[in-house]
Amino acid sequence: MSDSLEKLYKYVEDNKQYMIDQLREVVAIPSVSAESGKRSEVIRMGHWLRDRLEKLGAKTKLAELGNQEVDGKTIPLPPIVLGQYGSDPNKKTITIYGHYDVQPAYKSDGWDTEPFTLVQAEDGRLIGRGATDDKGPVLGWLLCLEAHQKLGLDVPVNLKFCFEGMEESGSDGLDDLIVREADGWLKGTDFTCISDDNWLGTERPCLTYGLRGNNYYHIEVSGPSADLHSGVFGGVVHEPMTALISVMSKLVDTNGKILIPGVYDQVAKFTQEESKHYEGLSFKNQDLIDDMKFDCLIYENETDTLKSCWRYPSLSLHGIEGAFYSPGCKTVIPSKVIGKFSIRTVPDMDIDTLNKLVTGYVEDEFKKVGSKCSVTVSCIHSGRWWYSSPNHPNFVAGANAMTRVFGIAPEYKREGGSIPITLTFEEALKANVLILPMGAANDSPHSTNEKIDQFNFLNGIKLFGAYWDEISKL
Ligand SMILES: C[C@H](N)C(=O)N[C@@H](Cc1c[nH]cn1)C(=O)O
Ligand SMILES: [Zn+2]
Ligand SMILES: [Zn+2]
Repeated sequence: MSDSLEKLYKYVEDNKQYMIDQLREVVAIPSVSAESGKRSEVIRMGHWLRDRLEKLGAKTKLAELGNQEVDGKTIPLPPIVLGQYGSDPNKKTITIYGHYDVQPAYKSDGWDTEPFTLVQAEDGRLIGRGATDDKGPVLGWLLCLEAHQKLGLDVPVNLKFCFEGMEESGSDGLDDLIVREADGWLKGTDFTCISDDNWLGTERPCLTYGLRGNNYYHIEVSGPSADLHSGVFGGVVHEPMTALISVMSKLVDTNGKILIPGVYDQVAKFTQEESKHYEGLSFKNQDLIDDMKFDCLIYENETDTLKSCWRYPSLSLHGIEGAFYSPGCKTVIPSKVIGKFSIRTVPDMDIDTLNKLVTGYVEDEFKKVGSKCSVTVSCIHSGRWWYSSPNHPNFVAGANAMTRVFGIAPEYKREGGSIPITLTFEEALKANVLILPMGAANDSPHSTNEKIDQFNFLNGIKLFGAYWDEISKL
């Protein structure tokens, strides 16, 4: 192992409590992009990162994106935090992307502890919203840079940072900014790296070479001008929610098959070559069952579960705005309801084609219901799928770095989730993107009791240093 990396590894071990306390500080900022009332916290988090980058001697810029209309209110979009450290023409340049917003979290959702107070559990879990998605990884890059500085080590690459605050809510404004900055702030990027992802299991590190996209839809069904008394109007009127539920029940069957005609026609055929990618993986169905503490898996064998998650589309129903969901027994007929669902997309699905299929189908199914209420279908946001080759030198550098830190070569996976901006980076910067996951499979991102293991967090920081070193040797 090189002398510099040995020093870095020792520094991380010697300073682990400091690094965990830094994670505590960022988890404590409830930067939830989906809740308009928390927008100032998202912005505070963006400023925290900008200040931190400046303290590390990076050049920074806050790219302001204007405003957003939410529930009739105009609120500012959080800025994209751009940073640049080093501009040595003899060094390779890596653009690092991450997001500083998080999913909503309330103790009442079922968390065992306060979601925005980091808990350092005896078993090594660091529990808190954003610990793994994506504050741990974002902070990890900065702590790696700081470690180099404290140790007086040369940073062997030039670094550019691009941190957004709207990833969990559609990445508003980011596509345009990357295209705009491709010849500006992000110019000269040789490689891009994203760590906003998790391993396939809990023991073996992995690299990710594919992501699903996501199209998010609303079906709005409107009826009378105000909610109605079900004793007076029940059986007398066409109810908006009855029509909506009828249509929503026709989108997907209970085994996950999408019922919208034409959707599967766009999906790339499964090849013999591809089948090799499913061999020898550490994944077990039982891991998911243990994670969920419940067995509701559709498929009996591992390959079918992974294929369904990685290379086929899925449609999930998320909720109904305007529906009564509190405890107790309110007897109202809601006057307007909005059904929410999303479709995870895969190669070779096309967003516009999918939107046409969805809209046409929902409108046809609504007609069949024969309701006098009205319906509007809209695609609220869409993010593209991404599929790459794990043989690119950027991936080889990532694999070598993982082998150096963990003593075992990584496995290769695709991801059922989405990082909508990945393909834009690849296209606009004309540079390969590596997804270098930090957290373990059972971290519960987006769920209750989200955590990152101390092992993954600290070794992730070492991994970032080893990756810079590997890139510098290309
Ligand atoms: C994989 C990544 N950590 C993630 O959780 N991405 C989100 C992004 C998203 C997509 N649509 C809305 N948000 C996800 O996959 O849900
Ligand atoms: Zn994320
Ligand atoms: Zn997320």
